[in-house]
Amino acid sequence: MFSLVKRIKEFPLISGNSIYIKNNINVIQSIIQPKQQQQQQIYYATTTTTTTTTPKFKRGTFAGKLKEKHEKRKAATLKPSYIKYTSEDIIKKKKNDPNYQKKSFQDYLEENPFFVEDLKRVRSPESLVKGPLPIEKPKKSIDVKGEPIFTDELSSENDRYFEKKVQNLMALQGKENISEVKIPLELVEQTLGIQRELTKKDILFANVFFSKEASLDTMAIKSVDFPKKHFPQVAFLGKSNVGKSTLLNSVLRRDLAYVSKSAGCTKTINFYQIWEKLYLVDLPGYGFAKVSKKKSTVWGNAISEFLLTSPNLFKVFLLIDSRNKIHKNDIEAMSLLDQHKVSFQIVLTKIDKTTPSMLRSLYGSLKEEIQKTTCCLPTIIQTSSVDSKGIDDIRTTILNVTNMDRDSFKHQEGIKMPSLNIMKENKKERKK
Ligand SMILES: Nc1nc2c(ncn2[C@@H]2O[C@H](COP(=O)(O)OP(=O)(O)OP(=O)(O)O)[C@@H](O)[C@H]2O)c(=O)[nH]1
Ligand SMILES: [Mg+2]
Repeated sequence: MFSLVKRIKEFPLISGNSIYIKNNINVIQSIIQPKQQQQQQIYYATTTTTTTTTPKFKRGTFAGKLKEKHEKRKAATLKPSYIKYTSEDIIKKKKNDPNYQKKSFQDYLEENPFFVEDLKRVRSPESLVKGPLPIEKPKKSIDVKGEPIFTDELSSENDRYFEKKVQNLMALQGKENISEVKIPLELVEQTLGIQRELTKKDILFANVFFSKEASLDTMAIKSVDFPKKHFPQVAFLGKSNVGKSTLLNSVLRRDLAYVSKSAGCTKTINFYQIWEKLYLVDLPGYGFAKVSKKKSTVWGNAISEFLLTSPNLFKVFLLIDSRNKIHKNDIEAMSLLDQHKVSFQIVLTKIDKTTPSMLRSLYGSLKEEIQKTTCCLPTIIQTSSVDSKGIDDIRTTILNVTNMDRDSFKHQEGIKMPSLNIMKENKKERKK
């Protein structure tokens, strides 16, 4: 498992991509791409940044106005969220290619930069705030005639997934001919493995996993204090007071880490072990005078050493307060992580306290910064510890990236899946 990380670090690739794909060696080979292709894909990816939640409208608006606003917004975002190309274009392109049956949809996209170019144009700033179009369940059942278009028995899982979704869209859009179906951008992102849909099972598994035994294992001030156990690590980084410790507590569904209203609460590098399988690492915030004033970089030496050289660090979540602008320290952090080929992802916190306009401007500047990097996953996760928004995304991302997938725990005692109803009841109890 750890050799995989080494490989990721050795290659200047989009290491973030590996997190949503099962970490087998084929996939790793497929994401090791020539530099030029990589740039293309990154550009594509960063311009299609998706959000996981839709900001709420302000309270106190009249219901009618609210509806009107919602409709307007829907109209504004529906159009740009669709790719100009219909599935017919894809079919044509595939069929013109003598080897088309052997190619996956992903190969196809990678070989067709024009497609990527178009993707760049279709995403407007409004749609960035709105987030991806949900792929709803079809209202009527679909009767797809003839042979599947893209896939056969030997097709990759991604292609079969894509075909199934296109069929659902046929029903939703009322099209009988598969070639008239418009394909939402989000589906392409998912097919590329940039963003996977969370299944109920994934969420359940993550809930069970993070309900297991967890404790503060090590508090480190210097690198000699770092734990010797080689569990995979996922770290929470960001300015003081953005909500790193709070997010960690939300993920673990209990108050393990100290949280405070004033900045500079966490002063040591805290390693929390979960079920003796992985570490979540809560870091002191940067931008807080006592911690970082005298240091040459945004963070202290021990933090640098941990973030930039730890062989077991699988991913860093870089937290940004969604009410603030991106800070120069955040930019410096992004650049440092990128230089050292550390896979990281932006997480917006306190989404319950922000407004769509604040988000829009933050997304604008984040998009620019993400574009400059190669190791930042383009998908931005929006979270709120108050109403648990985005916590499932964080949990499943952690499990994916550290290879703690459901299949590996199938036969393990104590990981029986509770029914959905039990989970709901637990949630209610926690709220009380
Ligand atoms: N409304 C709201 N408040 C939050 C959220 N997350 C954190 N907070 C509050 O933000 C404050 C700071 O949270 P911490 O988790 O201590 O922040 P931190 O990033 O760990 O700070 P340092 O340890 O100083 O670096 C606390 O008062 C939290 O209650 C959130 O999602 N929504
Ligand atoms: Mg803290």
